[in-house]
Amino acid sequence: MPQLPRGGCWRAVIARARSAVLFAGPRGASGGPGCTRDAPSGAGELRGELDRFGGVSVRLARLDAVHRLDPVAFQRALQAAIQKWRSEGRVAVWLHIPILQSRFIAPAASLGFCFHHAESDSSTLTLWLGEGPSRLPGYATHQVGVAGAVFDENTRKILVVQDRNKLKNMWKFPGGLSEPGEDIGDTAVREVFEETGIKSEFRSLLSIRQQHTHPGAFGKSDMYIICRLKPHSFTINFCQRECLRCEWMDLSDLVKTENTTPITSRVARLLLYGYREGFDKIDLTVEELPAVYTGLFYKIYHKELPDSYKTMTGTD
Ligand SMILES: NC(=O)C1=CN([C@@H]2O[C@H](COP(=O)(O)OP(=O)(O)OC[C@H]3O[C@@H](n4cnc5c(N)ncnc54)[C@H](O)[C@@H]3O)[C@@H](O)[C@H]2O)C=CC1
Ligand SMILES: [Mg+2]
Repeated sequence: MPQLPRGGCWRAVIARARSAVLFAGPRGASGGPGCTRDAPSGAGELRGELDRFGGVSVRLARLDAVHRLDPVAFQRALQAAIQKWRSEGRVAVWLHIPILQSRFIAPAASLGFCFHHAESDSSTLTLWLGEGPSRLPGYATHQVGVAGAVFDENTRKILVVQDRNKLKNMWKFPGGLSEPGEDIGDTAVREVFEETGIKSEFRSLLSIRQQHTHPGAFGKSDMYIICRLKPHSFTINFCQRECLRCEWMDLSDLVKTENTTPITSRVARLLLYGYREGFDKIDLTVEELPAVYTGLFYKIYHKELPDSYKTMTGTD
């Protein structure tokens, strides 16, 4: 199918929706400032929640008797609703479709909706109704992988593995993909334990690599973060499924070996520099701060900031 320009699919929709028969229910119920939610209803009167940007969210899971609704009736109702939302000046429609109601995806797509994202049990489609090209933000752009450089300062040994499923068996730091909602340091400690059996503690963040169109990231970009970890145990019990070899290697041997990846070699040199000159030269340390408005907390990583700077008033 030829690629439509970003605004192309919705311009075609306007034309179709203008000639549509109206199936929508009473008007005005979804108006009003801020976020309002209409009562769930049948597809004969498709309604949604208003968001603060002037878009409408329709959750099919909340429609009455959605399992009995047929795709043709849904398409008519959606077409009528689009016309109504357009006349009310809504800028976008977000359509949330549970996986078991996926028969509604094709009718929505024929009205100009495109996939925004999918989770394991639902998909979200969008239609831009505003002026000009869509201003809706895209979905996730990166996957996050985290490795642990577990360095024992007493012996100058570093924990390294060779992947089982790689074409070339190069030494690298154990690591893997972050889980949703998982802190970077927790991923490093978890992955190191799962792959090598070594218990460790997060000390700092050492490097961030960004690579676009990464082959293992489903067409998205890859963010690969390496953390410095301190070991709490030393007996290796490595995961046979993922690793071919695992050992404590002298840091200077890792710096010298050619049998490693460029990023591992670079971070080994960074660690050697930190070991010789002081880890404060290479460490980004972590602190938890409160988020504004939401009542949540986040982690911030940066070079050590002296306490006198953390508490200074601006007149100091
Ligand atoms: N330059 C380096 O030293 C390396 C960096 N990385 C980075 O590490 C992160 C990913 O780490 P990993 O150890 O690969 O992840 P991981 O440790 O979370 O999981 C890898 C496991 O997922 C499974 N898997 C992955 N794709 C699969 C598929 N298509 N079918 C079936 N099973 C599959 C395999 O069992 C594999 O052992 C990424 O950010 C990547 O860029 C990975 C390898 C080397
Ligand atoms: Mg791994």
